[in-house]
Amino acid sequence: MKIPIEKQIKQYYEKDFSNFASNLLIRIKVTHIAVIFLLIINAAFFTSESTSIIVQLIIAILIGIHDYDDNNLKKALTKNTLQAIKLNKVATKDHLTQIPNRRYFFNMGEKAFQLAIRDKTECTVLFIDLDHFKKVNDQLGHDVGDDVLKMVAGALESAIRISDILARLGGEEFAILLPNTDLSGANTLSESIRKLVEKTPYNHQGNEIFITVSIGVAKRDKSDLSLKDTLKRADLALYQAKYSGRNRTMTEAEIHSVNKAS
Ligand SMILES: Nc1nc2c(ncn2[C@@H]2O[C@H](COP(=O)(O)OP(=O)(O)OP(=O)(O)O)[C@@H](O)[C@H]2O)c(=O)[nH]1
Repeated sequence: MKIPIEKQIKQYYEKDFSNFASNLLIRIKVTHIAVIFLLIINAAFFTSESTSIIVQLIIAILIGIHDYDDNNLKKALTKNTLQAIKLNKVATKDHLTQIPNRRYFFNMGEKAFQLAIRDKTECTVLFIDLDHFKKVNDQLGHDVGDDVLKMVAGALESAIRISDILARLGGEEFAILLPNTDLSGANTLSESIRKLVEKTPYNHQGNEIFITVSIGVAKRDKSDLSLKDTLKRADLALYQAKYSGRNRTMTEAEIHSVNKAS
């Protein structure tokens, strides 16, 4: 019987918990005490943002020195813990495009989303769908379709910031969560992605195949309780983008103005 991957990871952690805990204890050395000390000082005395950044930089350097002294972080981790990390990576990566998958999006994305609610910061979602992708499959074959998906995933990856959360949700659908980004910023990124895909042809046996994407954009609303709520509105905006002719970005604000006008 095949054990689901998440169960395997859980089992690894349960089986190896004592090992994992002792590794953690080994790593509590003088530098960590210094880090904790600095953290307390940081929290107790410094309120200005610049001071906080400086203290955090010092902490990062100390942690870096500590890990360097350890020679290799991997040495501090057991074989099983490393295997668990590897399994976790497999479980959160899309096998075809090698970008994060749906599970990762809803896991990490939800965390970022809840953080945005707590900090009352803006956060937006892009829902991206390839246009007429069925034709690519039907006319050129599934393997070419797969290559096109990889190419688009690469383009999306190249366009975003490290703090953005990109994933292939399934089929020819992708999503990106943009923390600390308002609707206008998300619209700008969306358009640059759309144009990048549009002007990057896929080379098939010497012939250039041009692909386009439609993108729906929505921002976190005060009433949204989870990422799924915002994503749902991005999906509605995407539907409008398709309906209005494809190869375009549609923000939820534009849908409202379209609805009002009609
Ligand atoms: N090659 C390949 N095709 C896939 C994969 N996943 C889904 N598809 C195909 O994606 C196509 C999606 O077709 P539709 O949902 O009709 O969408 P579309 O043709 O892009 O049309 P619009 O979205 O309306 O522009 C189907 O032909 C699926 O078989 C995959 O992993 N690889």
